[in-house]
Amino acid sequence: MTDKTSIPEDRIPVIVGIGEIIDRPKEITDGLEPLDLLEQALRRAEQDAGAKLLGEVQSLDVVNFLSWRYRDPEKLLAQRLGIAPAHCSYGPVGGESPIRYLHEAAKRIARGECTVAAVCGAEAQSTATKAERAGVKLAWTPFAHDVEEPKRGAAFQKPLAVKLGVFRPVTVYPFYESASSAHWGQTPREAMAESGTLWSRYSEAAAQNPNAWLKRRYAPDEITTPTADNRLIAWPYNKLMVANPSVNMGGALLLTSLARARAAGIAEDKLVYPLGGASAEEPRDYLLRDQFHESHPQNAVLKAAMDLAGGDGKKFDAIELYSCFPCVPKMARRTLGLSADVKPTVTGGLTFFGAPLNTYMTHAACAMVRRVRNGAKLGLLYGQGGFVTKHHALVVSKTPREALAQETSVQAEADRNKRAVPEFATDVSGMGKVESFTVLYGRGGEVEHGVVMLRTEDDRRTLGRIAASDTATLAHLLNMDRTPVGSLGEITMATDGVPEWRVG
Ligand SMILES: CC(=O)SCCNC(=O)CCNC(=O)[C@H](O)C(C)(C)COP(=O)(O)OP(=O)(O)OC[C@H]1O[C@@H](n2cnc3c(N)ncnc32)[C@H](O)[C@@H]1OP(=O)(O)O
Repeated sequence: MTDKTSIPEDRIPVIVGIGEIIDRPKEITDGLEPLDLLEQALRRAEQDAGAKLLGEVQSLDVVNFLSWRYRDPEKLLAQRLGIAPAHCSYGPVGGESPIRYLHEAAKRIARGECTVAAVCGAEAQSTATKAERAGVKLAWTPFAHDVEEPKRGAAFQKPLAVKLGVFRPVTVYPFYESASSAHWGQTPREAMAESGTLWSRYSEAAAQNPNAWLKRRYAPDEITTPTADNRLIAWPYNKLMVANPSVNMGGALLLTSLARARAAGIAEDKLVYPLGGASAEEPRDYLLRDQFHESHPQNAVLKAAMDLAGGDGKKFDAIELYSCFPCVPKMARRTLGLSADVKPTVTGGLTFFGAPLNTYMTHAACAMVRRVRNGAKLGLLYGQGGFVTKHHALVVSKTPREALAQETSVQAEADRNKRAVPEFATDVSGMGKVESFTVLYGRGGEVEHGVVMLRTEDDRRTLGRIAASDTATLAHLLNMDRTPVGSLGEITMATDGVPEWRVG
């Protein structure tokens, strides 16, 4: 480790301020709009830093938000703050993006391009949904109907995936859940138990976080048992196993150089140092993946983060593993070499803390800063976006090291590990072997239909439907003691042009 004095202090980036706001209005019409939440979070971050830095922000990144639409929200925010940052950006959709922005802001400071940077994000989905359901008009900045809706993962999927309903995160992640647990030799019951225990641990952290939406511990059984309030969504997920976007929150972080922080008189024990990180991604069409039991970019990114911890994941004494769905931290903790008793979060997770869409990791970074200020030495922030698509990790520390690396993509490493991708076929017949599967449920808990991802006899990939009336095949898929992954059945083309699959 290099002595920190060997790097000029004006090139050492530090996180100096964090701000969060959670909005639970009594009346829907009192709900704050995202722009208000952004501004308040930033003002709180400045207050937390204890130095007047907002006016000096030269790099402003606003995380994409989906609950309301503005034309150029980053410019509206800058206007409200009375600043004109040289770098003023509103990013594309992606749950990893707050980590990417923090990392890029730190790099900008390390290059000497700016001295003060801000990263912020906000959502007001709870208020927006409640207002829409109640037909109430909100006195917010008028919705920018003339601005195009940002492209989400669903826009990049194959027509057959869309037709079968497996084009949203909540119905695609189950493919990773079932394939990974089968690969690890778990029965579905064991896999479910691991998810319940892990998720319960996320809820424990949320219970301790004053900014969480659901502030109580949920027992593993409570999470994994379907009830009227915890309805089945897409097998194996109940509502309490998936991200909760119905929240109103804002979060912000302020970064500066060590030199500026010292000049501003910010206390040393407030300073948290980004040490480095890594990024990589998959194609957005998830059916172009080689397999579903691991993610090569996730592995590459986490291994690079581990390298910053001397090659040992156990060196991190504070960890945030992205948690839109259980398979993400389940795969991540294995790559990090951590056992099932891992403490996967400092925040509370996207179910219990809440999932303000792309900006959960802004809050995770705030929680991580608190944790490091309170004594943790080495923290890992791992964010993910899309359908296990985009990955970014950032390592933070109580003490600085050598100059921040500028080239941090590990895409080549991720791509090197990728095996052949099977051709995708839509007109298929013969026997099909299950690569993974899910079952989709309606609001009342009734099965809508099942979906299997299959390999054909000539090793092409396809998707097959299981009709709700095919109870034998559904029972085969939902057997808790034996995974259906790897099992064979017959594919026939239904009259609507969709492949159907029947076990046996
Ligand atoms: C890379 C990535 O991050 S991918 C992740 C992207 N995000 C997702 O996929 C989100 C997945 N989750 C969802 O879509 C939703 O949670 C759903 C559809 C499962 C349920 O949402 P809704 O149908 O609106 O919920 P419903 O109408 O039943 O109930 C709303 C209430 O439940 C709460 N709620 C909604 N979802 C959840 C959840 N997953 N866990 C706990 N509580 C929830 C809401 O806060 C709301 O509470 P309130 O009445 O106290 O305000």
